[in-house]
Amino acid sequence: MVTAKVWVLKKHFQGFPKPSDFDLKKIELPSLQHGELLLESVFLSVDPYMRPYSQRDMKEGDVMIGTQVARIVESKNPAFAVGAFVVANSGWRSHFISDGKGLHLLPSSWPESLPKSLALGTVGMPGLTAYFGLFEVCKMKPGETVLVNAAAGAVGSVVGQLAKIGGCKVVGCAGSDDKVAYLKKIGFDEAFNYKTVTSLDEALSKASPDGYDCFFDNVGGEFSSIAINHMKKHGRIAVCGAISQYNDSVPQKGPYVQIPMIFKELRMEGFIVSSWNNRREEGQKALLKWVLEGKVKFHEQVTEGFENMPAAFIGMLRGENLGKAVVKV
Ligand SMILES: NC(=O)C1=CN([C@@H]2O[C@H](COP(=O)(O)OP(=O)(O)OC[C@H]3O[C@@H](n4cnc5c(N)ncnc54)[C@H](OP(=O)(O)O)[C@@H]3O)[C@@H](O)[C@H]2O)C=CC1
Ligand SMILES: O=C(O)CCC[C@H](O)\C=C/C=C/C=C/C(=O)C/C=C\CCCCCO
Repeated sequence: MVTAKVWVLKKHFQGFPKPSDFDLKKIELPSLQHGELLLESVFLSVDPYMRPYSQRDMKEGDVMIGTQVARIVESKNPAFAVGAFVVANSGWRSHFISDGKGLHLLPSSWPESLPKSLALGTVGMPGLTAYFGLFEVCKMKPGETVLVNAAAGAVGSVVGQLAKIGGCKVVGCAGSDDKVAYLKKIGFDEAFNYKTVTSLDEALSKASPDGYDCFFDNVGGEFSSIAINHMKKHGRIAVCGAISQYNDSVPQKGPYVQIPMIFKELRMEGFIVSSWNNRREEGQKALLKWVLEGKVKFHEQVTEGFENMPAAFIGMLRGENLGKAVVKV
């Protein structure tokens, strides 16, 4: 019998999640039935969506939602061999049983030299978010100017690099000087610390006096209300996320965006990466190629130990991560 450790949501979050909102439990896993496989999590992802989705999809006592890279330990399913690695969507669990549905084997071309945790970040859901958000929602064109916030994060850092590959000028903002330095290191044309600039308006004008063709919005809130006024005519806004709002007990009331939307005939389109699940392999293949060619750099914020999942999750929400936040079991 295998004893799995799981993190459950003890209490729904009020404002920022607290360690006391989580509970670590042990579950005895049964023996495998025909067609089942036993997996052990090797890397687990902590992502911003978990904060709003927990409110929408979970009840207290549920195992925290989330994805992981897991190794197959035992298999009674001929489609999955022991020792293979998959991406699963099985929540914050150290070990779990699956019938094989919803498991994505890591591409056979995955080189040993590349951390498998990238399947949760640059070559996984966040990277695919950047890929499809840029190519299918922003529809960026060479020579255009792209703005991205939370730019040093899992999604934002890929957005900026893909926009450079796409022949665009790229402006990014992040919440620390170290992150700004990282943005410049990976090729952003302009980058600023939104927490320390005296005026967001001035920073956006200085970074691109002619304005922006594409705005890849990860943050929402006040930043977006200001950035929209810096859009060029017929600009496109990909509403990817609103992390500035996730931890608010009371939603912020920002200035309205409708007037510049109409006046500049902007297109603002929200999207969820799962809409392109049928093109996952196309995206992963392209991202893996760019990573191996060194055209897309990556940085991971690795927290050691399954017991530190809540701390890693809270730290990411507080901006303590540079690049994709993952937990190494
Ligand atoms: N639509 C979709 O399908 C998807 C949407 N998303 C969204 O993309 C965004 C980025 O996700 P991801 O790359 O995984 O996360 P990150 O790796 O970027 O980590 C979150 C970052 O958000 C920034 N942040 C946190 N709070 C605030 C705030 N109040 N104001 C401004 N910035 C803040 C912090 O960076 P900083 O130092 O810059 O403050 C923090 O590091 C999120 O909004 C997420 O919900 C992600 C995946 C899929
Ligand atoms: O089980 C699930 O659906 C979660 C699967 C996550 C997965 O890896 C794929 C998609 C992730 C999407 C992330 C979206 C965002 O981060 C946007 C977050 C919030 C937008 C507002 C949500 C409001 C809910 O009430």
